[in-house]
Amino acid sequence: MIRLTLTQAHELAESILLHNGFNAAHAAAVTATVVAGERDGCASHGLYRVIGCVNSLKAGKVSAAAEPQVIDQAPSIVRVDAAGGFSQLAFQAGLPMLQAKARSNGIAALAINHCVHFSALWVEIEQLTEAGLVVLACNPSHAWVAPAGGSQPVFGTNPIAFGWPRAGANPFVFDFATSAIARGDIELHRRAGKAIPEGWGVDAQGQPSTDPNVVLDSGAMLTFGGHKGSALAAMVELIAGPLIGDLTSAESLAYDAGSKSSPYHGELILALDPQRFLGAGAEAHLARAEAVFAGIEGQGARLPSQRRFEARKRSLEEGVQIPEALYNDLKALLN
Ligand SMILES: NC(=O)C1=CN([C@@H]2O[C@H](COP(=O)(O)OP(=O)(O)OC[C@H]3O[C@@H](n4cnc5c(N)ncnc54)[C@H](OP(=O)(O)O)[C@@H]3O)[C@@H](O)[C@H]2O)C=CC1
Ligand SMILES: O=C(O)C1=NCCCC1
Repeated sequence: MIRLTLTQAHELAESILLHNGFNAAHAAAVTATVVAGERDGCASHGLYRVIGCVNSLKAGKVSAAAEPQVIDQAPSIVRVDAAGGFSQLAFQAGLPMLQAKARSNGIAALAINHCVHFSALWVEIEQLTEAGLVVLACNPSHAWVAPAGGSQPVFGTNPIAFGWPRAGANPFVFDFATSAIARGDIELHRRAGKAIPEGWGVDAQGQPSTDPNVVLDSGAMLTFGGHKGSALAAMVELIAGPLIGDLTSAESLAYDAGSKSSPYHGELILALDPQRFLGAGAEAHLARAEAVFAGIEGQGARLPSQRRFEARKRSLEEGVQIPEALYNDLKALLN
């Protein structure tokens, strides 16, 4: 393993993105999310993703200098046209108007369109919980996941993330794929030459497989929680696809045309302002919500994101460690 300080990790990612042609704004925005992923112990959406960014650019599937256009679509809806660039800059562009609309209306949506998307959603969620807002976000990806009861890919790995601000504590945040596991995790198993657990995927005949090559290249991934994950994955296809005028995971995969680039689609982010819902009662009701967290932690169970926040604390002190093979692959992108 190679140890990097967070500054070194930042410099490595940003220099690769700039060297390969991304403009400064995109390089900075993408670097912030992949370094945050590595820092928080989310290797599947950490520095490893820089390789995919460069591959997507070389394949002509992402714009290196797209300028997101913010559109005031409706009293409670902001739309950002990412113009074929990565989603990070589009999110940044739409964030101020989303917050302002959530504050004045109590609820608001940000629809990001035409973005190339590969990031973990909690990075965005935390920017809204820091502003005291409750938030829900989701997006499709490429069609790699079979519906419950089937064996042919229809859904993307379609993450759903939720955030709840907490006074004096880390926010309550969960962020997971509606597949049994993120595809990035299976890709990391493949890179490490490791089998995957049963339940993550099937072969082309729909039979269980623990071979990452089979599941990634010819089989299908599975949803989490059987028909429940399957229904949630379908919901994500609908509300972050046709509802916002953007591609489904099947359409994104067709657009990819075998280039193995990051998916190209939209993202939906909903922000709710407790102050507007509750007025003078906000503080008391938010205090009552704390009993839910106490009920979980009081019996020794952990909150989602707790592992991540602990990893963050450690990384801020000790830096991060990445496999030597990944480090070498990243350095090779500077040649
Ligand atoms: N951009 C995209 O299109 C896609 C992005 N992704 C990203 O991949 C990432 C990983 O997703 P996935 O593979 O499903 O991750 P996991 O299956 O690891 O689940 C992640 C969530 O569950 C929490 N969690 C895990 N174990 C426990 C536990 N024992 N008790 C309580 N909470 C727990 C995690 O918290 P903690 O982090 O603290 O462990 C985290 O909030 C996400 O950030 C997602 O956004 C996934 C699919 C597509
Ligand atoms: O890990 C995943 O699953 C994905 N991550 C980024 C974009 C495609 C899906």
